[in-house]
Amino acid sequence: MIEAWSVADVRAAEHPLLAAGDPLMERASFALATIVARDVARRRSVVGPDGGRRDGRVTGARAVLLVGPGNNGGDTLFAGAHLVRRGMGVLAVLASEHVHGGGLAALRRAGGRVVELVPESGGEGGASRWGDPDPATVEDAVSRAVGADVVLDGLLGIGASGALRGPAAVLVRRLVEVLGARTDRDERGGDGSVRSRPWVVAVDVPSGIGVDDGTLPGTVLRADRTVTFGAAKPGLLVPPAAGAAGHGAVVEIGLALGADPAGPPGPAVRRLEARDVGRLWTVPGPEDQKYTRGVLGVVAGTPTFPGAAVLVTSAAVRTGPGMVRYQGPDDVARAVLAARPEVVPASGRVQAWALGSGVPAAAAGGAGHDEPDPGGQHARIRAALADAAGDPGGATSSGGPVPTVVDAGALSLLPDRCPPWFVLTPHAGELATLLQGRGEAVDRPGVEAEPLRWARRAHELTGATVLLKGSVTLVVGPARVYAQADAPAWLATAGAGDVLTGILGVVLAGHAARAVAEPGSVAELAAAAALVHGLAAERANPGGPISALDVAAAVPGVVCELVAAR
Ligand SMILES: NC(=O)C1=CN([C@@H]2O[C@H](COP(=O)(O)OP(=O)(O)OC[C@H]3O[C@@H](n4cnc5c(N)ncnc54)[C@H](OP(=O)(O)O)[C@@H]3O)[C@@H](O)[C@H]2O)[C@@H](O)CC1
Ligand SMILES: [K+]
Repeated sequence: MIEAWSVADVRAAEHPLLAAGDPLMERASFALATIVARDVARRRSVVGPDGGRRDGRVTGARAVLLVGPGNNGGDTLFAGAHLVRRGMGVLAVLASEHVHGGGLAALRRAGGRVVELVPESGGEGGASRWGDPDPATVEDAVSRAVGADVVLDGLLGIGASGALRGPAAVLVRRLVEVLGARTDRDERGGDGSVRSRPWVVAVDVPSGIGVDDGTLPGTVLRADRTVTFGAAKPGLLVPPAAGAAGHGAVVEIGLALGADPAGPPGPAVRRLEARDVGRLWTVPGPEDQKYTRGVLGVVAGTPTFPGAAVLVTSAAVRTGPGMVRYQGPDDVARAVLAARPEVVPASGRVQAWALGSGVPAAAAGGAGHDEPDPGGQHARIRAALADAAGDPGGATSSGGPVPTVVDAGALSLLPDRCPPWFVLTPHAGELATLLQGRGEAVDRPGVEAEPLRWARRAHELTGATVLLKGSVTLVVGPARVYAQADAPAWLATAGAGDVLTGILGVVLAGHAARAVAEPGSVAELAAAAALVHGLAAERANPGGPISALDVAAAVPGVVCELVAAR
């Protein structure tokens, strides 16, 4: 599992170490330089006499450091000094009036060069306040950076507030403009090494991201790699900022995060990895039979949208429940049975529900409003929701309370307050509609700009666990946030969400009692389902187009691997 800690928690953990004179910056900058050198060597890899590729030489490679006012710039300058000692040509571009004095002195001692960023018209006789003969305009700095092998973004770290300001902001905007027009494919050297585009390494975080909330308040230089110190930060996992972080590397510097019982209750954001999920899977034993293994009840699809019912039930059957029951109009049930004869088209006890996929939303006005009910599905969903919440007046006798996936049209049928074992699975547009219905002034772009904030808000307002679908899927439940980035971009295809509904429904059915008794566990189960969904998409056709049904078909193989590895 990757654990991301808030800025306040990281600062609190570093405090006693700094007070005891622990050389945190030395550790951080040495590790940063080691990773940068390794990346540069790989990037300059060449074809050897045997035809295989081998790491290239670090000596002679060029690094440009973008240096801001704080300790983030200090880390970068000290790392620059290490890189000089490894034989690299290092140029620091100072983008602030003040920079870390010790770091600057170390870089100079090692033989690194330093220029100070000045306005285009600046220079003022060619002398800068750092006593270096070379002031550099933004265009100078950009052309040095673009021509380098590696750029270290050390403008701002966890001390950032808001969008980058001043000369650093101008520099980054211009650099992003110029680099945006280039790709690795533009040009390779005769030996096969990449020449045209520098490798960008963000120091601790890409400068100017919302470190705690994952927002992008201004232009940010997109990194190929982020080397982060002590622990990951929420903004490295949460979109949209997570998209600027590239490959991650967490450098251990001795912070005792999570060790203090009086300290913070846990990381701000978590990300499950494949090895975490196998242990969550309910594996049947010899004493199990279909009713003990978990029965999932599905209300999905309408005569107009029967495909969703087929997709939810297909994915559910493939995920390994004891049984899947389907409730819906006869012609939809026939389509479901034609695809999956294992499905039982009758009501009865269930351990979890999957509701609403392929069912249109009820007209505004909510439950009880006199809208036409497509195929009677709204009535079935309302009954199941009441049953799942544990309402004794519920019209079905399926054995609630039980955990429930609330998707698509079912989101419009929710009561004002839900139990945390309801997992709402909106995409950004559906979340905006749900929030608007509860008095929040936010639209889809607003949700996309601050998905963590709005998923949290939806959790607060409804009480339910919220799984916000996207290229990074966020899950917010009681005291837990997960950010899963397992799915290939190819998964953005019609029906993919229905498949997730089926997988998640079965995961919940396998842990029904725990989900109700320990609401904090629901978010983890939902994150696990998102991970399996993403891995199944990757397995369905690595690197190429995938259909939703192909994803469902790939689930058994993924589950098998996860369980075998536990
Ligand atoms: N945690 C750890 O254990 C370790 C942490 N380490 C390192 O320390 C880093 C944190 O250092 P830091 O506290 O000095 O903050 P950092 O981000 O460098 O800059 C703050 C400065 O930027 C300014 N500023 C703020 N916003 C701005 C904006 N939008 N645009 C422009 N300027 C802005 C702000 O000005 P102010 O807001 O105060 O006016 C202030 O001057 C951390 O990320 C990691 O790299 C490691 O050394 C090892 C151990
Ligand atoms: K940075």
